Amino acid sequence: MSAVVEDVTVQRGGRDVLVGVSLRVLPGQLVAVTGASGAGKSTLLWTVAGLLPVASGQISLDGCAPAEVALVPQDNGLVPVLTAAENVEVALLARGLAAAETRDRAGAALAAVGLTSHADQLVEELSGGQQQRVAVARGMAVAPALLLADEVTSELDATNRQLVLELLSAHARTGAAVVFATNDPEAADVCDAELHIADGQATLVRS
Ligand SMILES: Nc1ncnc2c1ncn2[C@@H]1O[C@H](COP(=O)(O)OP(=O)(O)OP(=O)(O)O)[C@@H](O)[C@H]1O
Repeated sequence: MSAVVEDVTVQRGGRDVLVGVSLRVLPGQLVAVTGASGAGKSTLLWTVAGLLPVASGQISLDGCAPAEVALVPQDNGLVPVLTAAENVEVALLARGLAAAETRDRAGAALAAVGLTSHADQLVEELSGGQQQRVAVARGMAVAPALLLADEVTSELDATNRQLVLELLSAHARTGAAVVFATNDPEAADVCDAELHIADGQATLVRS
């Protein structure tokens, strides 16, 4: 699927945060969204996910059902009193998978982020970086056609950052559209294209 953002303006707290932003993410493409803190990266991802309204402009997800979109939020969005595996399984159960399959897929997703030995640990007992990797595992496990990953490498060491970037790239290569908000120029460099947001305006600096 492709995600098309056309001339979108988004208001928060009574002011324009994004003004006339356009972006096209094709199947198989990994696009970075960069910009300083407060520039509007999360706002763009939440808007594409349908969680914030547009004041003007439009977003089309090319026939993609809401269940095919996954947002990995900046604050990870995990349930702290569930285990890592349970957090992933809940997302799969919510998408209608059978219980046995959810266990297998959750196990595979946690293995992909190097957390097999922490699968049965409560999320509240995991480090910030481990929690971030559980959130990535949960987002990837549902095999979304559109993956919106918000600052999902910000708390990772170099090795795990590389691992997660490779997972995002690999997911795009399956034909998914992947949008990755990041403050990290090196992480943005590995993406296929980069949309930079400043003063509410977005510019495609690399495509
Ligand atoms: N719930 C809210 N109500 C009102 N304004 C908000 C709200 N959330 C964010 N904003 C404002 O929207 C603007 C963009 O915020 P956003 O979180 O999208 O930025 P960001 O680029 O993701 O920042 P960061 O890199 O710090 O996560 C900021 O000026 C922020 O103050």
